[in-house]
Amino acid sequence: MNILVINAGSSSVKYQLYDMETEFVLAKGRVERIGMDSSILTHEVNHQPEVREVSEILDHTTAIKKVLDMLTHRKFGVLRNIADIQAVGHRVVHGGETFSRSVLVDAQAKLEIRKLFDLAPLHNPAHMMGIAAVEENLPEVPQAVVFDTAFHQTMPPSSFLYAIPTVLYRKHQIRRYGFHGTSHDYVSKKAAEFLGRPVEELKLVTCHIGNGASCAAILHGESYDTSMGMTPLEGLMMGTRSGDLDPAVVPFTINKEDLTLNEVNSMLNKHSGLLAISGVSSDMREVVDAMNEGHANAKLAFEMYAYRIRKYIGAYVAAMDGVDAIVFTAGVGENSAALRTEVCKGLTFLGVLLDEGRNADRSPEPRRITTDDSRVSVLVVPTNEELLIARDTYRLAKELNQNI
Ligand SMILES: Nc1ncnc2c1ncn2[C@@H]1O[C@H](COP(=O)(O)OP(=O)(O)O)[C@@H](O)[C@H]1O
Ligand SMILES: CC(=O)OP(=O)(O)O
Ligand SMILES: [Mg+2]
Repeated sequence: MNILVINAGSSSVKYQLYDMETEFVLAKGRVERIGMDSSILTHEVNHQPEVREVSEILDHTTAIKKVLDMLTHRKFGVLRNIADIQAVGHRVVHGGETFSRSVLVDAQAKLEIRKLFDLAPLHNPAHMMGIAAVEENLPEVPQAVVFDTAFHQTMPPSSFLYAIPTVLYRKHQIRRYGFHGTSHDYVSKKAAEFLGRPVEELKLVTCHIGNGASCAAILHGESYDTSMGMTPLEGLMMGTRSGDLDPAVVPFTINKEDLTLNEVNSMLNKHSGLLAISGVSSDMREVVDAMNEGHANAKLAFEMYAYRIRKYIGAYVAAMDGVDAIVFTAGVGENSAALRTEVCKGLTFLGVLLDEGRNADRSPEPRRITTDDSRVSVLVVPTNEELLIARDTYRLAKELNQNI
């Protein structure tokens, strides 16, 4: 069965096509700058990128049509016909309290995702556009939705409630949800496999450090706490997001700077984090390069970024009364040995002994970066959110086929 996985953002669509019998990625790519004057489609087969500039992809329907054209292209395609796609799986960032697992798309699911627009205004409307675009281009094909929030639905109220009047939770579901759940779920199971122990016996802290970043306390295989909250703004310092701050900063800034609420919201989401502190970039590679060239604010940004991760690790070790392993994943977590060193240098009290040789290794497989006699293991486990989305979609599509 061929499954197309789609991660639709506000101005982009990322895709991967899987042959599920072998879990082989037949093709992958992305369309960027949707709705702008020069949209770009990058398509890759067998690690051979094919960049095509296509002007004027005005909406998600057209973007997905272009992706389907590419997948069936005479030269660059991997399918004879779009009918060779048997199911489509979508990443959906916010599933609220409604979805604690992946589901097939039907009228009810669409209604519920729409109800969550308020809680994820940057993400959920784009996902719905992706779903509608697939319906239009592939009307017969079953679609599934896989939620970033689902894995964190096991958090107890002591982790997910804010200490504000509970009427706000009851009336508006104002609470912490957590994100990157597909990734925390995937890497915690992979880490258990690597350690050769059942995940149900383990206490893990997983650190998904990408553009967006979050830590999670995974107690006996379930999410017990995580650093993102009602939206993906809470918690760690990120590429452009502030992470934790005193909520009083918001009204204070509005008054002092004569800004609107929307402007402050945009400042916290898009103009803060690494970008604001370094003054160089939101991209960790560029921040590290600048730091190595002696840029003082890049160094400060790098140290703050690592310090916040270390504080969350400490908090989650306390929350679980111990830890067996700490796991790094995602763009920065998998690729930046310097960041891992900076985080771990304050964890010697836990018995973390980093092996710098292992830390510098760049193997794409799960691996240990601590010494053999380190009391707590630190692992690097490459994440694969798309594969989990494809697997859930495959399972749901097979169940559907059995029922008709
Ligand atoms: N070699 C590297 N060293 C440091 N950071 C890296 C490296 N490679 C990638 N990154 C970081 O990974 C980030 C992207 O992470 P990723 O998990 O792909 O994010 P997202 O899925 O949110 O787009 C980039 O912003 C970049 O800073
Ligand atoms: C939820 C979230 O922050 O997603 P991303 O890391 O893809 O921005
Ligand atoms: Mg990501």
